[in-house]
Amino acid sequence: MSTTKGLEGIVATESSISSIIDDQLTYAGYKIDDLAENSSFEEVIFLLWNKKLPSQDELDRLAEDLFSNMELPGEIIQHLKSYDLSTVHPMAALRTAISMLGLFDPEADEMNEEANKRKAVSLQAKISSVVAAFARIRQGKDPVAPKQGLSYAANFLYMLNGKEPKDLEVEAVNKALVLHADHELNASTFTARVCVATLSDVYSGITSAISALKGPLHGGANERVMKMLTEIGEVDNAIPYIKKMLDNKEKVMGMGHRVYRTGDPRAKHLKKMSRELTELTGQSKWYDMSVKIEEYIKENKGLPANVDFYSASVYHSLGIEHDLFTPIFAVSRVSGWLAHILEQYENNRLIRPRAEYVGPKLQSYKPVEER
Ligand SMILES: CC(=O)SCCNC(=O)CCNC(=O)[C@H](O)C(C)(C)COP(=O)(O)OP(=O)(O)OC[C@H]1O[C@@H](n2cnc3c(N)ncnc32)[C@H](O)[C@@H]1OP(=O)(O)O
Ligand SMILES: O=C([O-])CC(=O)C(=O)O
Repeated sequence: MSTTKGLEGIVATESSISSIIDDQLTYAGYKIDDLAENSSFEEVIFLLWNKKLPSQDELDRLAEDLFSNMELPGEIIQHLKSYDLSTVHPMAALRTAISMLGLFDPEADEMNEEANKRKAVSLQAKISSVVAAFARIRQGKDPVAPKQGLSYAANFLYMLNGKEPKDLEVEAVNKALVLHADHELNASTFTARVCVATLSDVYSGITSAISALKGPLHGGANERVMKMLTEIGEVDNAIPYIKKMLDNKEKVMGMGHRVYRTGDPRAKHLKKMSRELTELTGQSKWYDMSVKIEEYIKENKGLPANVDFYSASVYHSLGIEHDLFTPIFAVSRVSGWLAHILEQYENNRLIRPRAEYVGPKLQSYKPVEER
């Protein structure tokens, strides 16, 4: 047996949801650049779940279904109010709340396709309500109910801030949601597929995926990028700070990728948004600092910026609290996780690789009193 550390380059499943070929990302064959420039997040959800773009009727129906499923069971709100949110990471709260939602769904363990699709709509709808409710309760405010007629992105901001967002804010969040929605067999998606390949339920699959996304080598990187930028503080400090990190063999968050070699095609969209939004809000230093870091890492390590790098300054300039960055990633990526879970069920086989054993061989057992 030979091992491939981190399963690099191993093709573990077939999928028709998204692809990365020659550093080009597509969702069901549609280029990410076209989707980022033109589509709503609702269109992308439909695309990932149905492998085709929706007609206007189909889109309206999905938007209505999402809206009518956004309300959370009162018990989830009570639960969020029951512990000290100042000491709890929102990703931990989200992981628990999503798992808990399964307890209020009488169909949680139903395995037929229709029930699973209903669960998909319900989870996609409720995840943004959970993140917004967490943020508001933490600030000592009441959760805000979604407003009919607003898009998914607009409703998220509305539930978060309690006021209707500006068009530019909605555009930025919509684009971020489109860009983060799916990414082939990344760690959290693989986790979801491994989980449901045991024929466990959709809530378990999504709870596992959130757990994997939380880590700093994956979705958790975006929050760390902003922590790093904040510590750097001023543009002139950027290079000495990063040089020291590299000298200490520390990883620079938001840089590098397992699959992309020339660059992450999502990063340029976020970079553009970061430039525009930081300029508009008088905070250009975050963008300028990020560009310096990106260029330095490219030159010295040959590594590209990934999706997490510029999303940090985008969310920061929208006034979003830094520990909500990864939960927002989850709000988007749940669409991809759900697509992969449904695809896994359609053509399932248990996922069970092997490990090469490198421990001691055939030791003789001694009773405890002889050790
Ligand atoms: C949505 C997402 O999940 S995108 C990724 C988000 N994660 C991050 O931004 C965290 C920072 N980046 C990383 O840790 C990595 O680049 C990963 C996890 C994304 C990919 O990792 P891998 O493909 O396993 O690469 P690996 O960690 O083996 O690194 C290979 C080499 O590049 C270096 N390297 C990789 N990323 C970085 C980085 N961000 N900063 C500095 N050095 C790096 C490693 O130190 C290693 O160097 P060495 O060979 O001299 O030891
Ligand atoms: O694909 C990966 O390994 C990580 C990533 O960029 C993502 O999940 O969006």
